[in-house]
Amino acid sequence: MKQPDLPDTALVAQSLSLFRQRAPLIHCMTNDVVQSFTANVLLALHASPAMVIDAGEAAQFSAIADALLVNVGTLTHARAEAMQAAVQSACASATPWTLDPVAVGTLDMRSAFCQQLLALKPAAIRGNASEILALSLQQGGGRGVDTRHQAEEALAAAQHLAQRCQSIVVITGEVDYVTDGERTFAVPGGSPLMTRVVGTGCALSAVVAGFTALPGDRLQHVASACRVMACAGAQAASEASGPGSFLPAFLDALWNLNEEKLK
Ligand SMILES: Nc1ncnc2c1ncn2[C@@H]1O[C@H](COP(=O)(O)OP(=O)(O)O)[C@@H](O)[C@H]1O
Ligand SMILES: Cc1ncsc1CCOP(=O)(O)O
Ligand SMILES: [Mg+2]
Repeated sequence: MKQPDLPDTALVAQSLSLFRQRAPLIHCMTNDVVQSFTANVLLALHASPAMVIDAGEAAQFSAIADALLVNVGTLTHARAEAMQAAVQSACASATPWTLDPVAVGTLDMRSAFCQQLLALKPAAIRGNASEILALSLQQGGGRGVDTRHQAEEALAAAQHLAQRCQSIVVITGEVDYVTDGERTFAVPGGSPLMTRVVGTGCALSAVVAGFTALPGDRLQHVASACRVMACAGAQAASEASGPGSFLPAFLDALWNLNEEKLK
């Protein structure tokens, strides 16, 4: 297997600049825990988040939005129905959609639902290592919403999943891996403090959704999304004294990120 590439800094800066210029409208169907943090992360990057969740409205909105995020973190039967309607409408309107399979493998309803959604070909899938393993192998799972595995352990499963769904698959961890099943990027950086506040993974999935809406090389754009979050995470951790001060520092770091800082 070919060694993963590191994303080129100039190309990451180009993706970020295009993202800020385009300011994508991102339809977020996400969990109850991370709504506000997700919206703030997207706003700090100049995007426009909108959390539309009623089945009828969600189907209408995903056709208008630039990208759709489906995150099953606090799934209910009613939400699954609304998400299904939104994804169907997104597919009919060529709106790219991204799946965050929170805690898949651990719980039966969301595991079955995510398998069902995969047939509707997400543009991207972003999860931690246990989630990507469980989604790909249809068994196993993490410790609730947390991973039990290292990202490297899920790489072959991610490549397989990417080929099966013709999607881009992101495994996050100490190093993030981004693959379309053929090419793979490795994105180092970030900070362990990112796992000590809730929602960095979920917010990254929303950012990934936004980057899938950009024209050009989608794999490169998604790797750029990971690099942007990792850089901001490292910068914020260097200034913070713990999870509390990390959060505002992270939003500021996203806001102030530029090519110089990406190096
Ligand atoms: N040990 C680590 N060192 C650096 N960054 C990390 C580490 N673990 C996770 N991250 C970063 O934290 C963010 C959330 O990833 P992760 O914790 O894997 O997702 P989730 O919250 O869905 O479990 C990602 O940007 C990832 O790169
Ligand atoms: C704690 C929790 N419980 C259900 S969803 C959720 C948030 C998970 O956020 P992340 O996957 O970004 O850590
Ligand atoms: Mg998660």
